[in-house]
Amino acid sequence: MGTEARKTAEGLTYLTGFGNEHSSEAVPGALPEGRNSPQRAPLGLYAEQLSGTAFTEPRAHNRRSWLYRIRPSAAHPAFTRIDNGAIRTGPFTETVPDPNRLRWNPLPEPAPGTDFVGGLWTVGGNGDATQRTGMAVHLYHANASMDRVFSDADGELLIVPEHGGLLLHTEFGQLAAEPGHFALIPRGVRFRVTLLDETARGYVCENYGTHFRLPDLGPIGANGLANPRDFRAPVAAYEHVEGPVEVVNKFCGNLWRAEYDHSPLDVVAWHGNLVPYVYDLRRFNVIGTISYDHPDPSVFTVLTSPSDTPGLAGVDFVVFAPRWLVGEDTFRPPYFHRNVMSEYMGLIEGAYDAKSSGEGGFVPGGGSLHNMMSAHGPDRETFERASKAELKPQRLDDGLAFMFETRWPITLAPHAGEHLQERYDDVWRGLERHFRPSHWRFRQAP
Ligand SMILES: O=C(O)Cc1cc(O)ccc1O
Ligand SMILES: [Fe+2]
Repeated sequence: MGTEARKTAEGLTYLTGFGNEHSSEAVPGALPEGRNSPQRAPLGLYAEQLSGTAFTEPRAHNRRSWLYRIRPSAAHPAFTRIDNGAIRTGPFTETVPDPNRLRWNPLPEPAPGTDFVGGLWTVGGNGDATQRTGMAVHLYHANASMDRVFSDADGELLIVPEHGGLLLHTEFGQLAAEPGHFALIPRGVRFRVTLLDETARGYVCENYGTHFRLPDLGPIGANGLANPRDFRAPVAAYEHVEGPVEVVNKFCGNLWRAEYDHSPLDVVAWHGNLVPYVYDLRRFNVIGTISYDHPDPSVFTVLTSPSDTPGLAGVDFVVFAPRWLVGEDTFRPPYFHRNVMSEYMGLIEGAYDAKSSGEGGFVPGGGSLHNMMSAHGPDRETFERASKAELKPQRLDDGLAFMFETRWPITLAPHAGEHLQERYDDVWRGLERHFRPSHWRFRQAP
């Protein structure tokens, strides 16, 4: 599968930079000069603005693009409801929020003919898509390319492939996302997914809140973490398809379809700062201790979606990328902790340094949820090994894990009890008591 598509993916060119004012035309002269909406747009195209923020939001956060297309997006018939499959949306009210530590095995093989949208399986989420706050965690497992087009009015989609490459045909042009990359599709942008391998599996954070942005760097300085120049946006590329095209629209939690008489991926030129993009997580500049103690994982933030409280993210996207561990007199893996934030973790490849990765462990394609205040940290084996290890400089390069960390608890979708590991709590069983003070009788609380 996908030989032609893989050639295309390998030959793609990109525009670089995060949040830039990009412009691109697939046909010379398609972009109007000096204005956005001339009386007649060049080449008989229709001019259309796509807003990602309210018109009046501060300039530093304002996102919009102008699209010059064969037909305006308005030219479509009515949408009608279709089955939501295994997709759920906030508010999540079908289960009660669960304080237990939870861990899942990877999704099983999908039924033949399952495309990216059909393969979406919601784990859970929070907030309310109609209020534009909160997020959802989805998995996908697909074995067919889409011959329909999808858009999500409820949130931007941060797609993290774990197995199999994706070629994303978007209104703005084409992007390739392989395992180790992530792709971001802005709210409402239409796209179609071609598989580059037999099957494709991965994770999605659907962000109902404010756009993901680069975190402030504070004392780190002007450079570091995810560097803006490593974000890649597509160049304009359009398809000119006349004939029935199914377009699926996720709107306030439900899927709706309409049969267009043309492809909506018909943008010949565009300019603006609201764009889809891809980023290679291996480019992440990892900051960590060069003296002692394990830093909080906020230093591994790739992107953040701020909430209305400064410093308190609706959702952060955090990566645990290859790095050196050199901390002196330090317990080097993640410490035991209870976090006011809720943590969903996934594994893209290899192993994670706090957990065993064998069968029934934390494995690629699996996931874990440690909701707010749930006690977690290294499993017993990791604790025993790391608290006795000889502390010489150690390269951690056999894994790529990530976390969606959110200020609100994640409530599960009704089907998310499937594929759960039953005895996850046992990873912390048998952590022995080592505290044996000789005078304990005199110090004990009454
Ligand atoms: O729970 C986890 O593994 C994620 C995590 C990693 C880390 O290095 C510190 C805190 C934390 O929550
Ligand atoms: Fe944690």
